[in-house]
Amino acid sequence: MTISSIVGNKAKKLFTLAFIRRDNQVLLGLKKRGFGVGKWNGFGGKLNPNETLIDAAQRELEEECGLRSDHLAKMGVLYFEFEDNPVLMEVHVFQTSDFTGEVKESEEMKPQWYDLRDVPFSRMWPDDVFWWPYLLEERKFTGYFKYKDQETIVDYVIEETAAL
Ligand SMILES: Nc1nc2c([nH]c(=O)n2[C@H]2C[C@H](O)[C@@H](COP(=O)(O)OP(=O)(O)OP(=O)(O)O)O2)c(=O)[nH]1
Repeated sequence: MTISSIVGNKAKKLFTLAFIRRDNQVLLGLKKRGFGVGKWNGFGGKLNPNETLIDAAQRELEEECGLRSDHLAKMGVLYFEFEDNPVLMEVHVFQTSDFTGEVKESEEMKPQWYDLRDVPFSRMWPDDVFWWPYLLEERKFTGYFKYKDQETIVDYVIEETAAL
């Protein structure tokens, strides 16, 4: 099954997710509240009304870790389906090493630089280990993950994508 045939006609809600790279490191944030609390992740969230994806990605990045970037590159799209929710999450993943500002802890996230060899997958969403290799190699990807609960993936598909 292709991802577009799985997700095509289902209702979706948009989210952003941005990763900041520096040399052989990535900036992750420990989520301090809400959905995904206690997990390390990139920075992002829901779109505000009338906001574009890129505007939301920039705003959430600055709100959550204090950094700004006009150079977020779209790397992937992830679809998450939870068994008890008819609305899929559609998460647009961005990455850059071109940023300004100082890293700052926020109410939502505690940021920390990680060496790329020490990315803490056991304390991240369980799907991340499947698509991080694409992100690291700068290969664009689309992913679909069906979750039974927040720790259990029951089905998934990943496709390398030429254009997003
Ligand atoms: N790496 C990864 N990120 C995920 C997964 N699922 C998921 O929602 N995310 C990301 C997408 C968003 O960046 C973030 C969820 O958004 P959020 O609930 O924090 O949104 P928000 O900042 O607008 O929240 P709030 O202010 O209303 O509390 O988590 C996943 O499985 N893996």
